[in-house]
Amino acid sequence: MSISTERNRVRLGCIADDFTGATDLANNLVRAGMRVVQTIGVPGAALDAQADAVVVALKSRTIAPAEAVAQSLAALKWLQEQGAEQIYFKYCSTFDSTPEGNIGPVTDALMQALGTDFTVATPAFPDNKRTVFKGYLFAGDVLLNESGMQDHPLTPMRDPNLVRVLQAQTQHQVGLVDYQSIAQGADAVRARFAALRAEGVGIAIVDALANADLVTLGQALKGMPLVTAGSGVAIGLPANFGIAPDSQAAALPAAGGLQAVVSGSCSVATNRQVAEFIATGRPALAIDPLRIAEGADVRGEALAWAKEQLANPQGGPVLVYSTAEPSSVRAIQGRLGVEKAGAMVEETIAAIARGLVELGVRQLVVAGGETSGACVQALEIAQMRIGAQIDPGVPWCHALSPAAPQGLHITLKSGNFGTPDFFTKAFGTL
Ligand SMILES: Nc1ncnc2c1ncn2[C@@H]1O[C@H](COP(=O)(O)OP(=O)(O)O)[C@@H](O)[C@H]1O
Ligand SMILES: O=C(O)[C@@H](O)C(=O)COP(=O)(O)O
Repeated sequence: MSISTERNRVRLGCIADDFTGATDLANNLVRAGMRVVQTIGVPGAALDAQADAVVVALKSRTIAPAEAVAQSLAALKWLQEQGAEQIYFKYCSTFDSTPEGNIGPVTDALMQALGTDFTVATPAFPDNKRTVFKGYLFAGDVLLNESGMQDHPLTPMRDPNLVRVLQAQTQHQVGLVDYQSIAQGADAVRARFAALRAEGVGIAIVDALANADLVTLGQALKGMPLVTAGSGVAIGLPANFGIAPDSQAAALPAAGGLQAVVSGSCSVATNRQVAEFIATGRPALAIDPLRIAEGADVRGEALAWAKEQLANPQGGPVLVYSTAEPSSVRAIQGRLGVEKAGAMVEETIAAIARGLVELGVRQLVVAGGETSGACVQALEIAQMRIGAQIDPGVPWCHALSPAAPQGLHITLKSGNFGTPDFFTKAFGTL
């Protein structure tokens, strides 16, 4: 039975292609006043909570395009059954995808299922220094392909021109709404949409340099059946549904228990965060992917080490990481293959995360999108409540798990988000 009544109507139905990205989007919606539920995968039953928006978190960024399409369409169907009025496909603010997709194929499939011939695409997220100018994506002060993303273990991004990147992945013609239209306000943006549509463009990359641009874009997106974007565009949408910021939207239960960090992200920001954590003298243990491949009991060793560290009153937080510099990642991938290395490390870190929670960890930081997907699945978490933001794009969340029946606090940190002291600062904000 659907509960999409007048009293509890899901306004925005969101499909996120990874789990850190899902909490990032939920965080921006909560900050703009929406009550948000994040589900892990497509739920088997109707929503049983009051929510203005639901974010269905998929782990579909790097799987085969046909499988990503199938999962996204299943998410769409469930969201429509909950009454969602507008659909938001969330991908990474660095537009992470392989040459085959999945941003293009999933967008095409959602457009077809929704019967729409036009949508937008913009990863702009100025709060995290992702800006789009003339269709080129900048991360901080440099173009995407100079930002470290050219060395990503799974989705190396070597072309900063989003029109070109997306055109290679989609059946639709890709166009551009550039900064000049945005600067002229929502009516000009709508006029540009109409002009592009008349030219046969199906997907428009949209420039945005600042939050004000996303607010303008948000107004122009009112009533559009499908929006595809990073999390930034979310700041401009709640107002279209008459929703305003609300300080209570991010309340979570009180935190307790032991503290730990697990990191499988090899992104530039995470490398810095691991180095900074180690420099504080706190306990940190590196995981060696080659030992996993040799069949060593890496999980068992890590948990025995963590148990000893956590027994020490000054022991926590502890850090277990596979985070490494690009040259070392390339060497591991050369020996094991890209997919096998990724999957093996994810599986081991996820088993360690589960073990840490079984040891009493109730405040857990996970770094890395794919890594977070694996950890949340290993913890058998079905749904998450979104709390206060630690850094832009990274909120604390609260979730139930069979390993923590009363619940645990967990944060899923995107690879390139967070200040260098994130792994210690996060615990101070609970
Ligand atoms: N030392 C390593 N060598 C090779 N691959 C690794 C190593 N450490 C982690 N990985 C893999 O790299 C990928 C990192 O992706 P992800 O977790 O999404 O991080 P990010 O959020 O930084 O993109 C995962 O598949 C992970 O298992
Ligand atoms: O939009 C973003 O940058 C993040 O929400 C995100 O999706 C990050 O993915 P990972 O870098 O794989 O954690």
